[in-house]
Amino acid sequence: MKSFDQLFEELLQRNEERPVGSRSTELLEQGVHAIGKKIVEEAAEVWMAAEHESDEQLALEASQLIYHLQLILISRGIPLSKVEEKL
Ligand SMILES: N=c1c2ncn([C@@H]3O[C@H](COP(=O)(O)OP(=O)(O)OP(=O)(O)O)[C@@H](O)[C@H]3O)c2ncn1[C@@H]1O[C@H](COP(=O)(O)O)[C@@H](O)[C@H]1O
Repeated sequence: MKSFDQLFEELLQRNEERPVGSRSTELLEQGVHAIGKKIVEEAAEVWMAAEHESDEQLALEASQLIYHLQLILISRGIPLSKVEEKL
């Protein structure tokens, strides 16, 4: 289990270190276009889970959307504080 902020920190580290075998390394190397496509896919899965699936499945899909959202921010070099300014 980890918090939103802890995941962001971990992904920043993946971006710096680019370890082999990391899903985040793979996506960061593919770039914004590939990550953006995953966001659209995960957003649709969140919607479908909210309409038709269990609370557990919805939570899982939401975590995957959050993961990809964080990754696209990192790929563009946008700090979390910049998003928090808009909340
Ligand atoms: N939170 C996540 C996370 N959520 C989702 N995913 C990835 O997103 C995929 C979910 O998308 P899909 O269901 O579409 O799976 P898929 O069909 O295999 O995806 P595609 O290959 O088709 O794109 C999962 O299989 C993971 O690969 C994640 N990958 C990593 N993390 C966390 O990110 C951190 C760094 O992970 P690594 O970069 O892998 O070391 C760790 O804390 C991980 O727990």
